Amino acid sequence: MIYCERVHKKYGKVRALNSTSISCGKGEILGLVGANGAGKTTLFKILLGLVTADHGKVEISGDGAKKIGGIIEKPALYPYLNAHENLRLFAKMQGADFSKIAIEASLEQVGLPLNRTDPVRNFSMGMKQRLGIAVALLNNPSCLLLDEPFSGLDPLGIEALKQLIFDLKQQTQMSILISSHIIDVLSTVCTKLSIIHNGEIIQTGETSTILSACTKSYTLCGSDIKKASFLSDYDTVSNGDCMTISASATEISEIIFKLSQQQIAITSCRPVLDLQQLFNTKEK
Ligand SMILES: Nc1ncnc2c1ncn2[C@@H]1O[C@H](COP(=O)(O)OP(=O)(O)OP(=O)(O)O)[C@@H](O)[C@H]1O
Repeated sequence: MIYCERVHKKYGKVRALNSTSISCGKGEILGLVGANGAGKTTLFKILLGLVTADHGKVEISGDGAKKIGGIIEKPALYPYLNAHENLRLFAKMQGADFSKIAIEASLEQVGLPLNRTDPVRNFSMGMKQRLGIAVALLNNPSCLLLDEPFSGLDPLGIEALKQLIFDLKQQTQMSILISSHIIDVLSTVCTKLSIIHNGEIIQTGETSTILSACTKSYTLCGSDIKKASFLSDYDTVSNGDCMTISASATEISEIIFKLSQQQIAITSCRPVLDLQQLFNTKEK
């Protein structure tokens, strides 16, 4: 379990964290969402013991051989060593098993090929992220921290990493905390979200509850969508084959049903998030 309560941190006059509290239980994936400078990395550094909080309570617990592993900002790897050599070196530093079989099992766990023997500097960003996760998983931690793990990945890389995170959760029941400023990606991976703004957690809850509270419109796409005359009853904005419709979740379900009755196919339906509302930055 990852738990922190009323954690404060200042760098000189800059207040990075202000009474920040989060909780991520066993088998849970918690997303920490915040804009640039919100305090995500500072919180991760405190959880990993790399930075000391000014005050507040931090608890990391579980049955793993080590309590916590993680990646901060980007995976710290030795670029001139290959994947096997990187894992062997990090394992040795942590006093973990570094037999050939254990190294290969680590590579397989994160979906990396066993036959790449060239230096890690040649690896794609997605492969480096996977190897970084393999390093973080050495010694079977109870908790895993991933700071912006999706940045720099293409859509296929994002899907593959999401699947890896799901698999880890299923196989190990570890507590996983992921930070990002891209809520779209986090919303499909995380069971719960905590929204951080200026070092303060301003909302925590089930992902679907948080997202539905700040969704006031949806974008529907389909080549025939403009033929649906009943949509003129709603506030809409058209863009090519897509139409953004101001509607609630219930209304949008009814709209999709009506479209299907009229044989109008929809190729996608995306919620449009009101980010100002999400980050609580609307003028009151
Ligand atoms: N070592 C440091 N010295 C001084 N100020 C710092 C230091 N590290 C972070 N800060 C400041 O603390 C605040 C929080 O930074 P932090 O890196 O935790 O935010 P973040 O949410 O991770 O941002 P980003 O998404 O841009 O990585 C920012 O105002 C940042 O400038």
